[in-house]
Order: sequence, then structure tokens, then C-alpha cells
Amino acid sequence: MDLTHVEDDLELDQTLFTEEQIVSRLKEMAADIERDYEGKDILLVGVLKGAVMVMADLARSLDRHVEMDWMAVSSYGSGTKSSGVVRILKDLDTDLQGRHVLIVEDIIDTGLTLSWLITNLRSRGPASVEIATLLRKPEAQQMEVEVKYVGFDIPNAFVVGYGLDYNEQYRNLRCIGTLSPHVYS
Ligand SMILES: O=P(O)(O)OC[C@H]1O[C@H](OP(=O)(O)OP(=O)(O)O)[C@H](O)[C@@H]1O
Ligand code: HPA
Ligand SMILES: [Mg+2]
Repeated sequence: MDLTHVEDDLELDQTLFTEEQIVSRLKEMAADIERDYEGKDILLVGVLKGAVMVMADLARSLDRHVEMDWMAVSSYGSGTKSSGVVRILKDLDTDLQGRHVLIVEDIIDTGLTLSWLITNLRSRGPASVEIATLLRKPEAQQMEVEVKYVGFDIPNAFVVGYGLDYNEQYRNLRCIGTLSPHVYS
């Protein structure tokens, strides 16, 4: 399928980050992570489905062995507003006792998902839990979440691409852009 038409059709209002910008920022984040976790085993926990692309590129930018596990939680359903209720759709396969856990996310918007998730994972006896997120919307954040690695702070607009969806669409766009309001209004 040719996805270049998506931008031509103005479903994307604006491209915020190209694939090159995203991958290059993830490499910088990987270098910080390697430095901070020297001598420690890392368990990367990806939050499905949005974090799939971030996990793939961040993990491959790390010049060391890591384990990966996945959790599926959902708070958005099919719309553009957080429901505020987080549900576990798929839990981890890994025992977190004594592990250094690094949560990998695509976006922190209201912060509801991650503030809930970090409390949940900390209750399982890990040695540490930190967060790496590609995007963060400071103006939208309702819950304080301590985030160790942030790719980009972005304005408070609904974004899609590179794993991020609207109604399960646009996840496979290589870039990240804002969705034109006419698509969902
Ligand atoms: O900070 P918040 O306001 O809680 O929003 C962030 C969460 O929302 C999205 O997930 P979503 O529930 O859409 O599931 P998905 O990853 O399967 O699209 C995104 O991937 C984050 O996990
Ligand atoms: O801006 C967003 N786009 C897509 N999914 C999201 N989940 C939270 N915020 C967003
Ligand atoms: Mg979603």
C-alpha cells in the first residue's frame, strides 16, 4: 500500500518528526541508557501496541544484550480521549523480582497509563523501574510521572504514526504527525 497519499490527502495536518529524526533521537537515548545501566542486566518492557516501533528501534540501538517482554494495557479504546480506566489486556511473562525494568513507551499524554503501570510493576519486587518514552505532552499531563528518558516534548495535539494510532489506523506510518481534526471531528 502506498502511504504517501496519506499526507497528500491532508489526513496529516503536519509532520512533526521524520523517520530519520526519530531514529537519531532513539540512538541518543540508547547511548544514555547504556551509560546508566553499565554492568546491570536490563529487562525492556514494551507497552503494546503503540510502543512496538519504539521498542524495535531503541532495542536495536543498544550495543548490548537485553531481554524484552510485553504488556498490553489500554486506556484509549478507539477514540482520542483517555478513558482514565487502565485495563491489563496481556500481562508480562517475566518474574520482575530483582530485575532492572525499563518501561518503553511511545507517548505520555495525560500520564494516567504510566502512573498506574509504574505502581503496578513496582509492587512486583524489581530492583528498579524507569521509563523511556519517545514522546511526552507536558501540557496534557494530569499525573506526575518521573521519566528518565524522553525523546521529544510535543504540543497538546493528537498525533499518529510510528506505532501511534487513531482508531487502529496510521500505526505503520514511518513519520509522526498531527492528525487533521476533520478526520475525527
Ligand atoms: O498518558 P496517557 O494519557 O495514559 O496515554 C498514553 C497511552 O495511550 C496510548 O495507548 P492506547 O491506550 O491507545 O493503546 P495502544 O498503545 O494499543 O494504542 C499510548 O500508547 C500510551 O500507552
Ligand atoms: O496523541 C496521541 N495519539 C495516539 N495515541 C495516543 N494515546 C495517547 N495520546 C495519543
Ligand atoms: Mg491507541
